[in-house]
Formats: sequence, structure tokens, C-alpha cells
Amino acid sequence: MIELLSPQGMGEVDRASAAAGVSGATLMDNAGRAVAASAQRRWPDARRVLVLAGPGNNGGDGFVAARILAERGIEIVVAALGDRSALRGDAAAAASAWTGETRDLAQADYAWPDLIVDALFGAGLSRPLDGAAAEAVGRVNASGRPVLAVDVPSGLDGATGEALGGLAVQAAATATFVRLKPGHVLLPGRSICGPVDLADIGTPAAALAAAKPAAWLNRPELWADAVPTPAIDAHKYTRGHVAVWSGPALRTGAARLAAVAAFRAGAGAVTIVGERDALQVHAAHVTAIMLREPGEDGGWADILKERRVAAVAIGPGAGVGDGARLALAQARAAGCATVIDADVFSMFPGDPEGLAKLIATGQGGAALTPHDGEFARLFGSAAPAGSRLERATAAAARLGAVIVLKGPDTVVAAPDGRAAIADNAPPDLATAGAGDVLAGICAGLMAQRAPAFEAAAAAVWLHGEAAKVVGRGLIADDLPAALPAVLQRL
Ligand SMILES: NC(=O)C1=CN([C@@H]2O[C@H](COP(=O)(O)OP(=O)(O)OC[C@H]3O[C@@H](n4cnc5c(N)ncnc54)[C@H](O)[C@@H]3O)[C@@H](O)[C@H]2O)[C@@H](O)CC1
Ligand SMILES: Nc1ncnc2c1ncn2[C@@H]1O[C@H](COP(=O)(O)OP(=O)(O)O)[C@@H](O)[C@H]1O
Ligand SMILES: [K+]
Repeated sequence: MIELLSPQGMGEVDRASAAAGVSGATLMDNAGRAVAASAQRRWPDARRVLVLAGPGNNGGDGFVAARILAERGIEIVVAALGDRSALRGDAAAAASAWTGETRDLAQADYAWPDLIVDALFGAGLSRPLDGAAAEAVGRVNASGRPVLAVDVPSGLDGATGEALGGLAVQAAATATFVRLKPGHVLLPGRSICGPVDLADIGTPAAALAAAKPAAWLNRPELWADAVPTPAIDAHKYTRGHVAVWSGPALRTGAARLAAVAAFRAGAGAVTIVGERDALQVHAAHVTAIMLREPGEDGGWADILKERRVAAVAIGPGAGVGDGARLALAQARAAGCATVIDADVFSMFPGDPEGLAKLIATGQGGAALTPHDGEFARLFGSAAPAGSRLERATAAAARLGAVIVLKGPDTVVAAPDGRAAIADNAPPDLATAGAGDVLAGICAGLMAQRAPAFEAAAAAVWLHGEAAKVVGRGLIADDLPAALPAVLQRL
């Protein structure tokens, strides 16, 4: 299931479930059983389990899991935060059904268990942990015992992936329900959660139907329909012609990486456009890729029109001169789909509106691919705040273009509010030139008429998978050649 629900959306679904005839008690019972199942599947040899139970429904799930595990012969101690008489509703009922040992959280013995189940706080946590809860989390993390977190590790903000106040349980695994939340996927949340088990707890379809996803996990099912395979009667220009703007002679590598990647992503033709001395360097490296001077054939604008260029990539190694800026303006004017990266962000420091205006002069789709540093440079002091998901979404709305906020958890966001978060990129991608390859893949897909959001999301996923194919020792040059294996799997 690739839809991500915000914790708030999840709460609405839980309430709608009750209205649709599935009670909170039933959901909680199923949630607690799912936690017990995760615990036994992941730690089949655990004989002693310490369950930390908080004051809300997350604690309720913990009491259910305690009961189920005890019924299966596992020794359980529950350490509860606050007075049991303070529990309300379903959580109070789950606590009364637990008849085993219960002590105050402050009395928990962290040296005793083989496994700790963290049911202190889930999606309802609204402020940083303090007092006894904060102290317990510190002791859990120092204990060296594996932790199975219920819903989210306590302290983690399920909406943002941040530890509230910098303090959260470090889980070995997390059992969550119904849908993943953005905080399970965004960093540091993904690392804080460990592997996540997602359980269906009997939520009625009607309750889910009304919930608007906060985002999607970036998976082929999100974009596969929009990414074309070549038609039987394709020729090179119908498959899509990509033009890549090259910088000066001693900075040609980035443009070439983008160009080769665009070709491997399925563009029918690729042309690198640049000054003669730069093209001479390119000529020593490329074969199927065409080379043109902006002065030839009547200039860049004419190349775009007469050579039926469908998509342009500008930025990798482009330089910040007038040439690149003019090239961008003419690409927009020619109606080309446009991938904007790297040096272009330096041309508009603190001036996203200037770039937005330029983008708006053309009808072609546009995708911007900044990393955090470039994002900060482009937006300056007026940078959107919040999680990476919130920042990318706000930026896309302001730019009127798709934003690819790159990183280990790359977020692709569209101006209409759709967003995809990637979790498949290996850290081997943290290597110079990997971003240039991404820009090229994106341009290659946009040239094939994939809409900007789908093209960008597909590019990010393919990029991550290609990196996995290469594995350790990867350099950016290896990525394009790894694409065919990934594309054939689709
Ligand atoms: N029907 C439902 O609503 C279901 C809820 N489920 C569980 O319920 C959880 C959400 O339950 P809740 O909304 O009760 O939230 P939590 O159990 O996360 O706890 C929130 C409670 O703690 C208090 N609180 C918030 N921040 C605090 C802080 N920093 N220090 C001390 N107290 C604080 C809140 O006022 C509230 O009483 C989910 O994570 C999930 O585990 C599951 O049982 C499935 C069904
Ligand atoms: N730790 C990481 N794990 C996974 N992917 C990463 C990591 N760090 C960077 N990446 C990815 O690698 C690429 C780096 O791009 P970029 O920062 O533009 O580098 P360059 O400008 O050198 O090409 C991006 O696609 C980014 O998402
Ligand atoms: K928890």
C-alpha cells in the first residue's frame, strides 16, 4: 500500500471506522494482536518482554499485546506511565483486561527483558517528551535491548519524521497500522523506526475512502501508467529528442552524464549544445549523442524548433553566464519540457519568483531538482519551513513547477499538492555527478511525454534502483548503463 496518511488523517479514519460500524475497541484489539505477531515473528526466541504503556490509545495497544503474548507463554511485565485510573475509553478497557504484573514506569527494569515493546506514545504525541516519559526513553535507548515500537517510536513525529525535542525511542522495528505515515519514510524517522511492519486492523473501506493521502511512497504503481514504452511504429523523434545545455570546455562532465542518462531512459535522440571547444571535449567521449553549437543551424532556439526537441535539461555544469539563462528562456518559449538543475539555482539566488516567472512563460512541463543546499540558495531567507515534505510541497506551489528535493529521502512534489517520498536510494548515490544523472533521466522521460510529476518520481525511483544494481564502488558514470536492467524489470 503506497498511500501515506498523516497522523491527523489516521485519527479521522479511526473515527470514521466507528461511524462505519467497526468500534475503536475492535481496532485496538487487532492492533495489539498485530504488535504481538510482529514481536513473535521478529524475535521468536524472546521469553521476557517489557511493555511500556502510555496514557493514551498507544498504551491501550500495548496492554492488548501484553495480554496476547502472555497467553502464548511469554513472561510479561507492563510498566505504565501515569495512573491506570486515568486511562479513558478503549485504552481503559484494554488495561482492565490485563491481569498480569504492572508497575510504575519509573520502576521498570531494563536489564531484564529480551525485548521491549514501546507503547508509550503513538500518533497522539503533540509536544516533546518530558518528565518520566523522557527519562524512560533515555533508559530504553541506553539499555541495549531491542525495541519494537507500536505505531511510531515514542517521541517521533509521524507527520515530519523528526524526533520532537530531539528525543525519541530508537526502535529495532516498528509495527504500524492501516497506512504508513510520512514520518516512517522521511529521515531521520526511517532510521528511528527500523523496518516497519504494516498491519490491516479491519478498518472499513468506507472509512479509508474519505481519507486524503498526505503523500505516496515512490513506487512504480504511482507512475508506471504515465511512463511510456516505445510504440511499435516509433521513430527517434516520436520517442522524444532531448537537448542538454553544456557549460565550458573544462566543465563538460555534468552535461554529458545528463545526456547519456536521458538516452538510456528512453529518449530517441539526444543532442548536447555548447560552444565549440566544449563540444570538442564531448566529441572525444560520445558516439550516438549529437553535438551542436548554439550558433549552428541558426542558433539554439532554431535547434529546439527545427530538431523537434521535446525536453531540455539545463543546469548540470551549465555555468551561470548569460548563455545558460538565455537558453532556459528560449527552451520555455519553444514549449519544451524543462529540467532545471544545479547552476540555474545560482542564477536566481533568493529569487524563486524570478525563476517562477521565467518558467511560466512556457507551456512545457517543468521539474526542478535541487538538493538542500540549492533549495536554500534559491529561496534565500524566504525559504518554506517544515519537514522536507512540507517544504517541497510549498516550493512546488510557489514555483508552479514540480520540485524534486534530493536527498536520501527524495521528495517529489507537484503544484497541485501531490507528493511522493522515495525510500529506495542507497547511500552509494552520495557521489559527485549522481544528481546530473537524475536530471538526465528526468529529461529523458519528459521527452517521452511523461507528465513532469510522474517523470520526476519515476526518475528518482529508477536512479535509486540503478544504484542498487551497481552496488558498492558506484560512481555516477556507472548509473546510465545500469538503467536497462532496471527498465526491463518494470
Ligand atoms: N481507534 C483508534 O483511535 C485507534 C488508535 N490506535 C492507537 O492509538 C494511538 C493514538 O492514540 P492517542 O490519540 O490516544 O495518542 P497517544 O496514545 O499517542 O497518546 C496521547 C496521549 O498523551 C497525551 N500527551 C500528548 N503528548 C504528551 C506529552 N508530551 N507528555 C505527556 N502526555 C502527552 C495526550 O493528551 C493523549 O492523552 C495510535 O498511535 C495507535 O497506537 C490503535 O489502537 C488503533 C485504533
Ligand atoms: N545518503 C544518500 N542516500 C541515498 N541517496 C542519496 C544520498 N545522498 C545523496 N543522494 C542522492 O544522490 C544524488 C546526489 O545529487 P547531487 O547532490 O545533485 O550531487 P551532484 O551535484 O554531485 O550530482 C541525489 O539524487 C540524491 O537524492
Ligand atoms: K510508540
